[in-house]
Amino acid sequence: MSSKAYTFNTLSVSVPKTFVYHVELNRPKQLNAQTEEMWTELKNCFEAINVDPDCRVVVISGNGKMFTAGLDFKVALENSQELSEIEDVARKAKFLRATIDKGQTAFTSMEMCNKPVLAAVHNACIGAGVSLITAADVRYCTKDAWFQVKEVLLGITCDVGALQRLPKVVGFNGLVREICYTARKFTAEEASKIGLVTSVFEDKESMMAGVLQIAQEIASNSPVAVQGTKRSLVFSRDHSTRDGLEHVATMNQGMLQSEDFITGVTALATKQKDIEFSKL
Ligand SMILES: CCC/C=C/C=C/C(=O)SCCNC(=O)CCNC(=O)[C@H](O)C(C)(C)COP(=O)(O)OP(=O)(O)OC[C@H]1O[C@@H](n2cnc3c(N)ncnc32)[C@H](O)[C@@H]1OP(=O)(O)O
Repeated sequence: MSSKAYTFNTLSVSVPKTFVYHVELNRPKQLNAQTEEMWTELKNCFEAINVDPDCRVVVISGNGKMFTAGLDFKVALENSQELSEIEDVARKAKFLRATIDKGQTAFTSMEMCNKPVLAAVHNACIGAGVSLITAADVRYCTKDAWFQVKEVLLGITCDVGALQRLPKVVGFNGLVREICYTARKFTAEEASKIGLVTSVFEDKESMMAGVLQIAQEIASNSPVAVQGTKRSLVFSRDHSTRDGLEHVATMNQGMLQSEDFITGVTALATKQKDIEFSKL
């Protein structure tokens, strides 16, 4: 890992296992509340990871007491002050749009990153936190975790991803609407029942150990195939089956010429275990 590319004020990045990067939201005193700086750093971080051959899987978690308290309200208040100093409606709108775009881009960069992203949530995951985790590939949490799509309580139509992605994770059903309209808190148990999280762990320590083990398993597979699988899943979610099949066929007419295919098939034929794939 080039430490320069991964030096941030609001994030901490480490390499706990070969090919596995750990990105931590790192504003523990503010309960990992999200600022525009954090959003810009998330974008820069995931863009760097996307092209980094030493990373095949990412685990994202929160440092300190909880995963994230959502939007930093101090920053929101400062923004309101700045907004009140602008007179013209178009210029006010342009100012607000820049902030919304930053939040959207941060989480979309996780989805666009070819490396699978595993979100590990402990304690609270509020507001923009739910938007963040729905842009991840898989979500895990601790028994004490709770979730809240809180925006309506603040007079905000959530605009950084949860309304678009949450229904695609758990289904376009009445429960999603109830959660988003009421802003009620829901527990790890309910999150598991509706399919928002894949597994619930006893505590943060066992969650991190379990999630890192899953990450390691993913990292041991062909990076060509894993990254192609992510692209195909993300593309197919947003397109027709026909378009998804066309997309994967076009991708694989190139990728099946990769050495990874020969390595994988040869290992299968010769019953070879613990195969290693080259960096991509
Ligand atoms: C264009 C923008 C689009 C994005 C929109 C996004 C919207 C959202 O995310 S809506 C959700 C906003 N977040 C919240 O409403 C959560 C507010 N916080 C809380 O309810 C509580 O703090 C919480 C339940 C998370 C934890 O309670 P606890 O008693 O354990 O801790 P506290 O004493 O309340 O907080 C400890 C210190 O953290 C600071 N803090 C907490 N939340 C935020 C926050 N969202 N932003 C900034 N700072 C936060 C809190 O002020 C305390 O600091 P200090 O007083 O200096 O000790």
